[in-house]
Amino acid sequence: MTEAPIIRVRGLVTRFGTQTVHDGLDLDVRRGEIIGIVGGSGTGKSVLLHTIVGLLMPEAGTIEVFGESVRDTDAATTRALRRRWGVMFQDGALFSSLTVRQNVEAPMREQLDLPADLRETLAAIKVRMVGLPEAAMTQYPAELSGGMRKRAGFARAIALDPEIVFLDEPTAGLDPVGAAAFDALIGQLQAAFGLTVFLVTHDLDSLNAICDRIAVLADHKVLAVGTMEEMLRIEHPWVQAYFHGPRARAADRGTRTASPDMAH
Ligand SMILES: Nc1ncnc2c1ncn2[C@@H]1O[C@H](COP(=O)(O)OP(=O)(O)OP(=O)(O)O)[C@@H](O)[C@H]1O
Repeated sequence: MTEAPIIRVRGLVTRFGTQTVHDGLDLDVRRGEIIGIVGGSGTGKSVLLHTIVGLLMPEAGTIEVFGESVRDTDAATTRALRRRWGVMFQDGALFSSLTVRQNVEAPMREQLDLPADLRETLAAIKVRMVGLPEAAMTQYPAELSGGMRKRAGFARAIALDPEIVFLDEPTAGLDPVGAAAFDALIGQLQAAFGLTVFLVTHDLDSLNAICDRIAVLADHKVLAVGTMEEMLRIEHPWVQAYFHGPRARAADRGTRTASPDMAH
């Protein structure tokens, strides 16, 4: 028996005014996988992420996470669902007036009734887990490098020990060494905690290095979903250009030896 998908999207329609972003989009995400969401600029990857986590309301369609509808639920159910996932937004979205530790504590304050010292200890563990130095704990976002800010955003996304993390272009703007280190971090945390990772990315290295499956957004839908090998066989012009272009060949040379098992 196959396990029910942890995220199930059916017939999603999203519009802004007269602009249609998604039109009948379907997607299943399996528990414990790292799924890379790719597609040309403006195809609606971030909008899809925001819609799944309930920040945008679609015009039509069903979205179930953990078997529960994300739409049409009461506030208590929504709150309970939100406790079970973490989100790292594209720009990090850290609170600039809070230190790194306070940023990581923020979801705990909102969702858990914990004594302050325990919250601080848990936040410190998360900060360590993402590879930030102890000194970063008391620093403000503006005092950090871009790569450190990304790690702080990741620490906040895992603050509540989520089952799913949604990451919106986590390696954008990082140098190749920093991006590879961030990929390794995602892979390690996924392996250690069995996280499901919904990864919006343009980064072919990330796709090669850590993603179990890839979903391609094109023509307002998920055009295809499968392993990298399956992507390479798809005839669609954007898919061909993306997966067979010069950057794809460079990424392939760079990471082939480090590729994980892509069989599932
Ligand atoms: N709040 C909004 N109001 C109006 N239009 C929006 C809003 N959010 C997104 N859009 C539009 O929806 C489309 C999809 O945007 P989205 O950010 O999801 O694209 P994307 O695939 O993530 O692109 P990129 O790879 O460039 O980040 C774009 O045309 C964008 O302008």
